[in-house]
Amino acid sequence: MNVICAKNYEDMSRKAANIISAQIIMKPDCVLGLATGSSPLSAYATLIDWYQKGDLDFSKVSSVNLDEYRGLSPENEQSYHYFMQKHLFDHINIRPDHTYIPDGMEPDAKKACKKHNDIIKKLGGIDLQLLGLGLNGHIGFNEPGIAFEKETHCVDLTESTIAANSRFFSSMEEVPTQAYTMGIKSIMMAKKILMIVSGEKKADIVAKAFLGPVTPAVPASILQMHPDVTLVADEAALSAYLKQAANMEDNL
Ligand SMILES: N[C@@H]1[C@@H](O)[C@H](O)[C@@H](COP(=O)(O)O)O[C@@H]1O
Repeated sequence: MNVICAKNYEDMSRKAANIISAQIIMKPDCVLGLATGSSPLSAYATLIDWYQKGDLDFSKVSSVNLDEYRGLSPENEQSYHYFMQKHLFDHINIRPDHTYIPDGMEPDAKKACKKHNDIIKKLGGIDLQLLGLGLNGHIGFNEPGIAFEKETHCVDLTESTIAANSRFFSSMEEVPTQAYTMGIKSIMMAKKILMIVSGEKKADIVAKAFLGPVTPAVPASILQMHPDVTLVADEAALSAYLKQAANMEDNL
């Protein structure tokens, strides 16, 4: 695993945008796995800036998103469809029919998940999957306890995730309790993984995920088994990881 320490959120975002850009330049028809949340916001803004300056071309790129709330329509401002349009797709030349997000409005969970799995397969898999990290170690919406062998599936969100994501809604009650998410198996099948993390409140979970045991209790810990993972995190998010890694070396 490649661990890159960034100075702060902005520096992390620029570094992540550089890695995503390199993927697009090296393979213009690549398949990007995209994420939502606060973590990728500035990386997306940087990609938009480079596109507007003529440095990037998304015309052959396809994208698949990790997850979507069950029951939210693309017009709902809290949906991940809306997020992606607003923060990336509306500002770049990616083809609308080349962007895929699980269909939150499909009431038949099996159908919605199969459709997303089939799309990923039809595209030939994901070249670079971008990931944020949930406070409880979730990736996508794969909450603690999840089976590692799942592809896209429907999940019940934990109270801690509902509470963490309620900051985007007017009240806790408005946060959907379920989501469709790519599973750990789908994520692990991506050729490359780029995780971005910032802020002190994620320091403990970063250390647990990347230095602790690989366990479904910390879904992100499975990334230790992936052959091509890059973690770009700022100093605050890496503080516990670096301390623990140094202690482990001293004890050798
Ligand atoms: N489903 C998303 C995840 O994909 C995201 O990585 C996580 C962290 O979000 P943030 O980047 O806002 O901390 O939150 C949500 O639950």
